[in-house]
Amino acid sequence: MNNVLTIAMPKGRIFEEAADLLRKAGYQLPPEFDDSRKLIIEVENEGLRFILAKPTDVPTYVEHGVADIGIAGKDVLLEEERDVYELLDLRISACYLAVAGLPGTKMNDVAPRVATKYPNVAEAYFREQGEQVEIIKLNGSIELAPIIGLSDRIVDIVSTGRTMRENGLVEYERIVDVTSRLIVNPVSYRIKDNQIDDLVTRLSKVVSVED
Ligand SMILES: Nc1ncnc2c1ncn2[C@@H]1O[C@H](COP(=O)(O)OP(=O)(O)OP(=O)(O)O)[C@@H](O)[C@H]1O
Ligand SMILES: O=P(O)(O)OC[C@H]1O[C@H](OP(=O)(O)OP(=O)(O)O)[C@H](O)[C@@H]1O
Repeated sequence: MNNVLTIAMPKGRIFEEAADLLRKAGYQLPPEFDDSRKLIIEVENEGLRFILAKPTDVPTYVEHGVADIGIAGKDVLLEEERDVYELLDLRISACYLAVAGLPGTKMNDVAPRVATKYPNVAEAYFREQGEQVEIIKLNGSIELAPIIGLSDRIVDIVSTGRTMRENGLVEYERIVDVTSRLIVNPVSYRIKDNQIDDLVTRLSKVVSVED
């Protein structure tokens, strides 16, 4: 017997590309899927239920098992370190995490400050480099921090590089490449393995065709 699969979808910039991938994989998603304020959307003919979550919360829903699977950026997975399996690189929403700052500036010798939305990733990166830093957690507009004198460096997402350029910042180090991943709850993967394997197979065909 087939159970309904619950998928945690990230609202925001990943959503459109992820919905596009699912449609290319043959899933019939209704028009309301793309243009609705509903947070739970049942697609009964496909045996799917979607929950629409904030991107950083997707691994939380999956870890707790209220969603069987989810779509999350590698940046979020590195930051959150949730107990989920990563099944597939969907190769969408490509970007990378980098250290940036004002050009020609050195890190302060005493407790250099690093502003970021990714405190765990930044902490681990500078620890590996043997540098002790003070992390300042921000929730957005990270590029403001060095300009306004809040920090020496930032750790943030770069995609086109436009935000850094328009704010007069330069990249100092590239930390890690980021794409969106399909994640699964370990218990769901045991119980609903056939359904999940089917979804993974269908999505992997689309992902590899797009190479
Ligand atoms: N500029 C970008 N270009 C491409 N992908 C990006 C970019 N910024 C973020 N991403 C990827 O998309 C994911 C979701 O980003 P999005 O901006 O939609 O959510 P968010 O950062 O939680 O934003 P908000 O806090 O405004 O809701 C990130 O986790 C990352 O993997
Ligand atoms: O290299 P780019 O193409 O310019 O993209 C990078 C920008 O995109 C993200 O910000 P977002 O738009 O999510 O805004 P916020 O984090 O400031 O809310 C990221 O934090 C960078 O600021």
